[in-house]
Amino acid sequence: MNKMSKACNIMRLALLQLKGSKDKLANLENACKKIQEAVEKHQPRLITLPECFNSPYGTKYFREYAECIPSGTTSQRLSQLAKECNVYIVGGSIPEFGENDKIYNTCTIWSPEGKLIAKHRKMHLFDIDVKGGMRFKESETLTAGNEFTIIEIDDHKIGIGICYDIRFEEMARVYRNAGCEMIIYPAAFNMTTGPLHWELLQRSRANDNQLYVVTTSPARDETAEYVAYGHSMVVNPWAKIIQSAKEGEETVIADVDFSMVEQARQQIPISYQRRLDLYETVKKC
Ligand SMILES: NC(=O)CCC(=O)C(=O)O
Repeated sequence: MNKMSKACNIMRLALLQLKGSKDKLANLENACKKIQEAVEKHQPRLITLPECFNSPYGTKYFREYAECIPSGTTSQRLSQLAKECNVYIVGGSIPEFGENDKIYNTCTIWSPEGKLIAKHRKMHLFDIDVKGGMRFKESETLTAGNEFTIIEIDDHKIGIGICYDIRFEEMARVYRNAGCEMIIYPAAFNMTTGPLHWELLQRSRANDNQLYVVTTSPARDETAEYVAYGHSMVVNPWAKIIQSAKEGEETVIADVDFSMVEQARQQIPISYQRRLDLYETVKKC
């Protein structure tokens, strides 16, 4: 029996911080192995994977590694695993072949019946140029998505974003306004912005919106062209880190208590105290 008790509002999560390589099938099989291990050892209700977990993270790789969703190998395998293991899977992200030859950075979400319940295309492309640090331009090969994505598990609404999406507080506010109690961001921060902003952004989004924030990063590989920061984590609605990984390959288990969302919102009632008469509002989803 997977760990979800409605009475006490607890949901067990397993965050898989995975090693990546240039071998797509090996990446996929490693993810599947780690999913099976997590299920055998910990019986999570929901498993999360990293951004671009089946491909190297680099604009020159996205087209080569892209697949159609849900007919591609990665989708088919995640669907099969979700069903076999009777678990929800937030499948990190993969480069997706979309319409008109466009490529998206897309997260697929699978039910315990193996059904694709939603897909989220990264809405904010990672285009930055930090002098002496990280330069990256996802828009060289990717197209941005235009849709918010909310899933519902055991009566709890969960918003989905991908990595750079976390920097946009308006997006998180839309999810909060739509009733979300958690936002999950598959992500791959780097060694320039990770130490500066990774924890700060997660705690900020959690604090602003009084909800859980969950991130899942690839493991750090110092030999890779793009070195991921690691430190996948779960932050609670009081903005406290309740679990976090180090840099290497690791599975993080967290029991999330959704009753804490209401507690935080009642005790510090910022959502009712906003001066929406004085500043602009965020549109509802
Ligand atoms: N993959 C990404 O979107 C990286 C985002 C990032 O590192 C940041 O600083 O923002």
